[in-house]
Amino acid sequence: TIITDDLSKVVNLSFEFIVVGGGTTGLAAANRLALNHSVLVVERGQNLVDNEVVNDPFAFAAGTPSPCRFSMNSTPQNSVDGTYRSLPLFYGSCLGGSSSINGMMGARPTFASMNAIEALGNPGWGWNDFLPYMQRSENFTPPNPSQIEEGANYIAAVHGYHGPVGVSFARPFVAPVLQRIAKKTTQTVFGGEVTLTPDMGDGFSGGHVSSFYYQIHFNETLHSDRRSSSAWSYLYPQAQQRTGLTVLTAHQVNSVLTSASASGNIIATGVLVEPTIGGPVIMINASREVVITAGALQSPVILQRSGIGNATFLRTIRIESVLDLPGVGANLQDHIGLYNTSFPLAPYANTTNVTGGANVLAGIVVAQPTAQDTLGLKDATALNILLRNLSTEHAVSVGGVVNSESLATQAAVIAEAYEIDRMQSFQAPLWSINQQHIVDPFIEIFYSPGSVYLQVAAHTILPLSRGTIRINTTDPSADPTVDMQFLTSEVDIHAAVAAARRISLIAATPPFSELIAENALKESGVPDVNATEEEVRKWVLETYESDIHFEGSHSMLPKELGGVVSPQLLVYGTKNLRIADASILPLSVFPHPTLGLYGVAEKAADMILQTIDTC
Ligand SMILES: Cc1cc2nc3c(=O)[nH]c(=O)nc-3n(C[C@H](O)[C@H](O)[C@H](O)COP(=O)(O)OP(=O)(O)OC[C@H]3O[C@@H](n4cnc5c(N)ncnc54)[C@H](O)[C@@H]3O)c2cc1C
Repeated sequence: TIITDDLSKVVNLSFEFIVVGGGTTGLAAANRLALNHSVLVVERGQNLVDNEVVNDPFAFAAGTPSPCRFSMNSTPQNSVDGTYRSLPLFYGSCLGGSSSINGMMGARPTFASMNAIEALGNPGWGWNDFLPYMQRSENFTPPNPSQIEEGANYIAAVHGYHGPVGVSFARPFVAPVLQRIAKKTTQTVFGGEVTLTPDMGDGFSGGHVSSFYYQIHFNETLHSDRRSSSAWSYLYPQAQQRTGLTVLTAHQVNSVLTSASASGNIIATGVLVEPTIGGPVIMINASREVVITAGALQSPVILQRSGIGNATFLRTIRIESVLDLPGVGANLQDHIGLYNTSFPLAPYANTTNVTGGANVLAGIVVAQPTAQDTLGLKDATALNILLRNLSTEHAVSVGGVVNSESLATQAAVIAEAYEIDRMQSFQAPLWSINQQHIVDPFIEIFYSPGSVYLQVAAHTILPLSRGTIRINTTDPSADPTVDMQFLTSEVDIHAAVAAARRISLIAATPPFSELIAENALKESGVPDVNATEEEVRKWVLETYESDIHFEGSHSMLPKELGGVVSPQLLVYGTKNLRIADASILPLSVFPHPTLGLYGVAEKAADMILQTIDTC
């Protein structure tokens, strides 16, 4: 493998594939393609291989500023009483992309949610087909006996053991007393409906609570935990070296070069590359395919600059249309997070078994209650009706979806996922112990220890608000306009309000309430357990944040519903332009995206290689 920021070392080489963006999915896909082919990865950020802040998994929670971390602002978003506020949207920009700065929480999608993706017209993307790709990427370290004793657990059959991405429980196991107490309190608060799961990644986690595992691996040489970013998984290790792979850092792709084929399909012939700090623009050719993996915030920018997108809009900024695809930059979504939820610690609770000591990791215990667990039967039924008769007017008017049918279809499959337990017409895998939980979770609650507080955060999982990403100039150094449209769907507000209510209930319920100071709930600002609907709604709108899980801006959907890529991840109307990052997900089914995204990259590489073999 060649890793260089020197363009002169690259210009005279020839490449079959160009992968745009050396982030989470980009390096994974490139590694697989480069086994037998020549591949160039172009990454806008730097190679931070020796950077301690990037490599140390505990630096993230300590809040140490990372040289790989960047942000841009969303347009002003929905806030309280008709006001608006701008929210920072974070992303990673160095080798490894966002996997080099993220919280490393290792969650997977569920059986119900992947089947919802398939039901949107995407054969081959259901849970049973998708699980092997997540396993292919994974190198799972089972918990050791002492970790098991302290509450870690796993189901051997659902994991992969020979892939490059390290997935493990932290050593030592973080804050075991808090873990126990968090699980117990969650179960009490959800009336026993949220059960202890042996493994959060079994696909059936709706209604469950367990300890989190992380994208961390144990470095034998250093004898310490290290972040298992995509760079440390698919690029740097000796076993991952590929003679066919060249990685150009500190250079950005401005646009994709295209030509028209005799059949009328567009052919991607290469890319225009420029040093990230500015400089001469160079053309680099790809003889087979261009694969875009610049992340859900940036990939649509590259397509729009290449004339691929909504032709009417592109004309307004004087870009000639190459392909009229109105879905480019639309269907953008993110979970919303409630993180303003830190409760001051009771003085006597200040032990490493509760606070985690130096080894603080975010989200040590995770709970994924279903809609029924969270809302109760009556309100869950009302939610179902709301979903099946969803008002789509707003989303269409702001361009979040290309037409009403697109959002209505998405809402219908979400409704099915929430109530799939009533229609068990499938063969459950052997490890599925409790079939009544074959239903998608509605919200996620997770506990993070701190030295002076304990946080009980929550986020929504399948939002219905839909935003847009648009460039507003042809200048490649300019950020796009990102309008997330957060909490513009009533369904999302219901979910967030329900999550906020459960957070305050947890703070008021023993044994968790005994770990925090007497006035902790009041001091935190989280609405009291007896707060009115209006008060909770106001607090949610005042305090919610982006969950930095951007997905969907080039959705894999039928073209008439605003789809941009086919189930083979080919951009509609092109012969050889693919997208393989978080932007292809039509629904935000990955509660924490990374492990699912490695599955997307593995599947993308597999489909590309199969196409070549059959040519
Ligand atoms: C702070 C933070 C915390 C998170 N916590 C978690 C967590 O705990 N668990 C979890 O599972 N997920 C988490 N996520 C989300 C997860 O990391 C992302 O969803 C995922 O990494 C996105 O992968 P991607 O391949 O789509 O994009 P990225 O990994 O962001 O990769 C995109 C790459 O493309 C490059 N690029 C962009 N534009 C260009 C261009 N024009 N030319 C060349 N290169 C370009 C970027 O520099 C970047 O390296 C978190 C994210 C953030 C930001």
